[in-house]
Formats: sequence, structure tokens, C-alpha cells
Amino acid sequence: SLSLLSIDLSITCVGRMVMMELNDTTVIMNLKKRFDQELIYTYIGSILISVNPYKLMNMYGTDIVLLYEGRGLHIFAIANLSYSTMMDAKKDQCIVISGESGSGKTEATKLILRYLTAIHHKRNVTQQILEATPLLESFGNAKTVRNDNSSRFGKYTQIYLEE
Ligand SMILES: Nc1ncnc2c1ncn2[C@@H]1O[C@H](COP(=O)(O)OP(=O)(O)OP(=O)(O)O)[C@@H](O)[C@H]1O
Repeated sequence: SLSLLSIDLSITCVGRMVMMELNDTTVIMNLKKRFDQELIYTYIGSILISVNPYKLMNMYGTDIVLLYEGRGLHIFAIANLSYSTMMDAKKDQCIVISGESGSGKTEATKLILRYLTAIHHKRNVTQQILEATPLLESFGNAKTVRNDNSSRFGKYTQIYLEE
């Protein structure tokens, strides 16, 4: 299952490989090839595609946050791009996370919040949002055939960051 994180839309290449033929089959085949090598993140243009690994990946620790600093094929790169663009351009940013049930939207949201917590000096606000998540989930989540912890509601999170 796939989840899409979008900054804007343009489709040119996947990873470092320029694809001569771009269609659903070649894109899916390339995602599968990368997934088999445990590469769960892939860019298509500026859209980051994430394939749910359904297992703990050793790629989300604080050391990794610092290592990525927003670069590379990682959910943290999207978070950092939004953060640094907001700080530099002084413009609000929006991250759209979409995908079918069980594709990893909620987990991606938590990772983005965790990243912001790690890099922004006013940490407590983001930490509070993270801590509110289990409470919201206890009211609005349910087990479904697709996902043991399925959000049965849409979620819009707005974070105000002070300089
Ligand atoms: N990056 C990840 N690494 C490891 N496991 C993950 C990751 N993303 C998701 N999962 C696993 O997949 C499960 C479903 O993910 P999640 O709840 O985020 O899906 P969702 O897209 O929000 O689904 P729904 O729309 O039903 O709420 C998680 O409980 C977790 O076990």
C-alpha cells in the first residue's frame, strides 16, 4: 500500500534512475525493486512515495534526524523542506498525506511531528500534539480488516511555530 506526501506535482524520474518509459507498470515495478532492497521511500518528481514496510525500520532515530537535515529519500526530508521553506520564505506550508487505509498516513504524520519536535527549539508544543494522539485515537480509531489501528476520521493538524 502507498501513501503520498505532496509539496507540488511534477513527474519526471524515480530515485536516480531516469525512466525511459513512464507508466503505472514501470513505476510500480521500480517501487517493488526498491522495496525489495528495503528502500521504502522514492521520489517521483517532488512527491515522496512511501511503501509501508509493516516492520520496524532502523531509520527514524534522533541521529537520523540530524543526519538527514532534510536531505535524501526520507519522510524527514519532506518535513525539513517544509520547515526550512517556512522559515526562509516566511510563508505557511502544507503537507498533504494521502493513501489508502493502512498505507501509513498516521505513522507518517507522527514522524513529521517528531522531526519538527527535534529541530524546532520551541519543542513542547509539538510534543503536546504528539501526546494528544493516543487520546484522539482512543475515541476515533477502530480495528478494520485493512488496519488494526484505523483512523475513522479525517485529520487536519495546524501547527504554529514561533521564531
Ligand atoms: N513507516 C512505517 N514503518 C513501520 N511500520 C509502519 C510504517 N507506517 C505504517 N506502519 C504500520 O502500518 C500500520 C498502519 O499504518 P497507519 O495507521 O499509519 O495507516 P493509515 O494510512 O493511517 O490508515 P487509516 O487510513 O486506516 O487510518 C501501523 O499501525 C504500523 O504497524
